[in-house]
Amino acid sequence: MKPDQLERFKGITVAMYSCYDEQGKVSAGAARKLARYYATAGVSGLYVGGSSGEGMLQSLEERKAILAAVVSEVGRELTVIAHIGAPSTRDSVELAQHAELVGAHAVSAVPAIYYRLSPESVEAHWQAIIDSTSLPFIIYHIPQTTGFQLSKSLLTKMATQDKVIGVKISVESTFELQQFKAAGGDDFLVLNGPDEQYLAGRSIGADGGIGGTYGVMPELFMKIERCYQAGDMVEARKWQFIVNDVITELLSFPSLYGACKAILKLRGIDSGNPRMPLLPVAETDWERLQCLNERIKTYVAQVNEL
Ligand SMILES: CC(=O)N[C@H](C=O)[C@@H](O)[C@H](O)[C@H](O)CO
Ligand SMILES: CC(=O)C(=O)O
Repeated sequence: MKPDQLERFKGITVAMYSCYDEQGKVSAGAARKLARYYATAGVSGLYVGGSSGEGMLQSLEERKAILAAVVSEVGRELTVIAHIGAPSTRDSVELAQHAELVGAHAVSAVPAIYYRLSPESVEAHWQAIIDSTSLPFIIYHIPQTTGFQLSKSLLTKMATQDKVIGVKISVESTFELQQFKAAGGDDFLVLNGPDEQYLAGRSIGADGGIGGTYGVMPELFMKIERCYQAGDMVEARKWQFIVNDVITELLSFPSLYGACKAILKLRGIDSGNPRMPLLPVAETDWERLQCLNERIKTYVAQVNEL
């Protein structure tokens, strides 16, 4: 892909949360509202149906409905990346073809989950997805949940294809991130996964980031990015540390996504509870959550003032 076409995948891409109604059914209306909230905040893109989006906990029809709603709401303003990874290649291909049909800008997939797969299997799985559409493809490397260790040699091989434009790497080793960037080359995107290390990832070669906690504080991640681009590392670090305090608190709830979705609910963006086995916020935790939301709001106000 030409370098100027890669630009739209850089910057702050919010890994969107799941969107359900009160009965726990997928809600296109809630998806539109949440997507609009992020477009208004001014992020670069949305990553739909990934870990944060609970794609793995939904049926194919539900995943399609959410993606279609998001693309029709914000697809002309934001870059929409569809995570179409599923346990089977067949389902992943079906979702990828649907993503192309509704107008997503790229597809992305983890290795097929549950089975311990050989590199040959994962390669064939990804290849079938890549060949099934004309969309760009972004590898999703998250070994702590998939169990699959992506080698530099498989990454390098995949990256030679024009359609394979990048990798989202959720490994906490920034060294591995740097090695992937070196292997992929200048025109291959490396997108930072661990939100706690956004600045570290950027500093060592990431072109941008896709994250699950961006969704409750996109303004703060955009601030870090602006500081980084301006070369103000002291200020960038200050905001990364603030963000990390918030993330530490978010991770102290029984489910990160339950906490994030509850924070948005406090702001009037109701996307329902996460789906079991992910837990909602317990009654007894709401006060703590409210305090956290207030803290985030104070930080956002500070960023907006500057
Ligand atoms: C393991 C995992 O889910 N990583 C996410 C994405 O890569 C991150 O966005 C984390 O949710 C975030 O960094 C909080 O630890
Ligand atoms: C966390 C993340 O990037 C995802 O939802 O896949």
